[in-house]
Amino acid sequence: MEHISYIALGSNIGDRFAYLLQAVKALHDHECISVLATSSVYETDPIGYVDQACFLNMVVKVSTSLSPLALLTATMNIEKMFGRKRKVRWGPRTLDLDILLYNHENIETEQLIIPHPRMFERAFVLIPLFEIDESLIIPSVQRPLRSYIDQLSHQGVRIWKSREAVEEQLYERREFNV
Ligand SMILES: Nc1ncnc2c1ncn2[C@@H]1O[C@H](COP(=O)(O)OP(=O)(O)OP(=O)(O)O)[C@@H](O)[C@H]1O
Ligand SMILES: Nc1nc2c(c(=O)[nH]1)N=C(CO)CN2
Repeated sequence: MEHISYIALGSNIGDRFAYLLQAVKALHDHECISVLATSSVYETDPIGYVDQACFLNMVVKVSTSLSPLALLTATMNIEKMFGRKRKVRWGPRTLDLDILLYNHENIETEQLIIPHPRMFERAFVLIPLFEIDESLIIPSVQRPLRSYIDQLSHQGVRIWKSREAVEEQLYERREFNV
């Protein structure tokens, strides 16, 4: 059975865009995951731990036959593949993948919380998510995503590469075939 999930990606070390593209490719290459849509790539001021470089952030929509926990394992393996090491909480990273939503499910286990608990205060997540699906309803509260977007300061979140340019680059590299 296929499930719909949204995954947020971020990078603020090294060739940030290359890390994002490679992560999207790695997701799509997984035999149980298909990337259905990508957002634009945004350059964003760091939140939480502010003494670090700007991030590139984006969101992808995927279809998957994996369970939520198996999807978490897949995203953590992709982070590891790109050499992610955690040093500072909310600190710099080559690649970060967060599972935002999984169908309309609410999940709360030790390893996995869905919807992602910090997504609602993060413009760098909600703006690209909204770009992919303007009519999304947040399952836990049955509230439209639009109402969060309207309340949010869009400051510190700038389009860095348009959605079309991102898709073009993925096609060009023959890494993507939606
Ligand atoms: N929805 C989720 N997506 C990804 N990881 C999650 C989720 N819910 C809980 N986790 C747990 O969070 C841990 C990852 O934390 P991580 O170090 O990436 O946090 P962070 O990226 O620094 O901060 P944040 O979670 O605020 O983005 C994983 O080990 C995972 O078990
Ligand atoms: N702008 C921005 N700030 C962050 C980010 C991120 O992806 N983008 N990720 C963090 C830890 O998950 C902490 N702060």
